[in-house]
Amino acid sequence: MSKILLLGAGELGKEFVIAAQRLGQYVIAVDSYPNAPAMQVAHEFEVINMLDGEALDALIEKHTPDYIVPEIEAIRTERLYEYEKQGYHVIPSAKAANYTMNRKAIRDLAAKDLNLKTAAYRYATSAASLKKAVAEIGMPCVVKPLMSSSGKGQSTIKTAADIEKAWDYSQEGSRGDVAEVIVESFINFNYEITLLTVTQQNGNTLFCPPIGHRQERGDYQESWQPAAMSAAHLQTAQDMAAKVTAALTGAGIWGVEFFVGDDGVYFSELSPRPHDTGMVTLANTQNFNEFELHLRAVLGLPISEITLERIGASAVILAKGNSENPTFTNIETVAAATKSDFRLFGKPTSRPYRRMGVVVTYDSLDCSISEVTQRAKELAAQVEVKL
Ligand SMILES: Nc1ncnc2c1ncn2[C@@H]1O[C@H](COP(=O)(O)OP(=O)(O)OP(=O)(O)O)[C@@H](O)[C@H]1O
Ligand SMILES: NCC(=O)N[C@@H]1O[C@H](COP(=O)([O-])[O-])[C@@H](O)[C@H]1O
Ligand SMILES: [Mg+2]
Repeated sequence: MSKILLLGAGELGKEFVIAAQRLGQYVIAVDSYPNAPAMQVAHEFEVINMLDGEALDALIEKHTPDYIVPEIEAIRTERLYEYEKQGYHVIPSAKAANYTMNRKAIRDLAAKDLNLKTAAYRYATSAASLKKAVAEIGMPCVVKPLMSSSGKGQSTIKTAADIEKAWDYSQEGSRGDVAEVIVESFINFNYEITLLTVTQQNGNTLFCPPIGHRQERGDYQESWQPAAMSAAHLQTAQDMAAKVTAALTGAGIWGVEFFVGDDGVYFSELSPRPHDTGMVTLANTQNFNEFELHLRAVLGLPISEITLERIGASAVILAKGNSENPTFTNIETVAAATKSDFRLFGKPTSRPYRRMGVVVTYDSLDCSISEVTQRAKELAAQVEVKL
């Protein structure tokens, strides 16, 4: 049995722990607040601020884990290099966690070092330098804090009047200690995908069928698998995913995000861990879901193939406001629906737009993906998070 230290204990971590429990592994789940979803199913839990390097050091020393598995981005990732030097196994690697924690590191690696096609971009450190960057990139453009996720602090600038607001909003949504933003040209894409990519210790890299998704406020609303796309675009995306994951090194699952426009495939960003849009695999669309794939890759258990078993979709259940004791109404309707399932994450509190659960739907391979997606969306819309 291996000891896994899971840094981040949200809904993605919870499913990862469940997969680990099924294979008899020992998990310690860590987050900044007690009773986080993954803590509810782990052997042990710890509550610390993972941006605090000393607190992180103390945790590693206390537990001496076989695997350190980051589940969120907001971690003092510089310390992970040190743990690797000491012989700890960081998933997928200290470099991967460190580069993807900061949009600047991963974007420069992808666009400059690896020559991947990305949106044009600049960086800015103040409202004044943002103005200059916007002038160079042109409008519309998208502003994001260098350190943020799930669309926090992200906005689109359409006119000069938006610039000041975009700066202020980015500073409210930024985590960590870097007051810098990336400004990207707005890609008028036809669709966007997540390409779940599995790198393995045996060197055999596998790809899941592409996942389509729709975002609002920079956060995913529905996802579906497979996403319809041309073989040529899929090949381009797979080549880019192979390059960027190889450069970041290590074994595990990665959620590689792409925009597909009339002028081809753009690399956007990637998660060196299961991806939220990949929750569609909880509908058993594949022989292994994304959490099982991550676990197997972490443990060095060879994965021979990833097969699509049926089509599926996921739709999020979001809270409308703040609550110290959120409950759900109308779950019976979802339960009664055929070819569907749901997860309630067990988050102890809610805030506006916090993701509290997900509905998944599925059907056989010859069925319509848009109908399956519509069904997930309609079912999720019936559930209300009571405050
Ligand atoms: N340059 C762009 N042009 C057009 N749309 C964009 C651009 N950048 C981001 N978006 C939209 O915003 C969404 C969120 O952006 P991004 O993935 O960079 O944010 P994030 O905060 O890292 O989200 P997450 O952590 O959930 O992946 C994208 O999936 C896309 O729909
Ligand atoms: N796009 C990244 C993502 O989906 N991350 C998932 O959300 C959790 C945080 O949720 P919270 O903000 O509701 O605590 C994270 O722990 C992870 O599971
Ligand atoms: Mg993203």
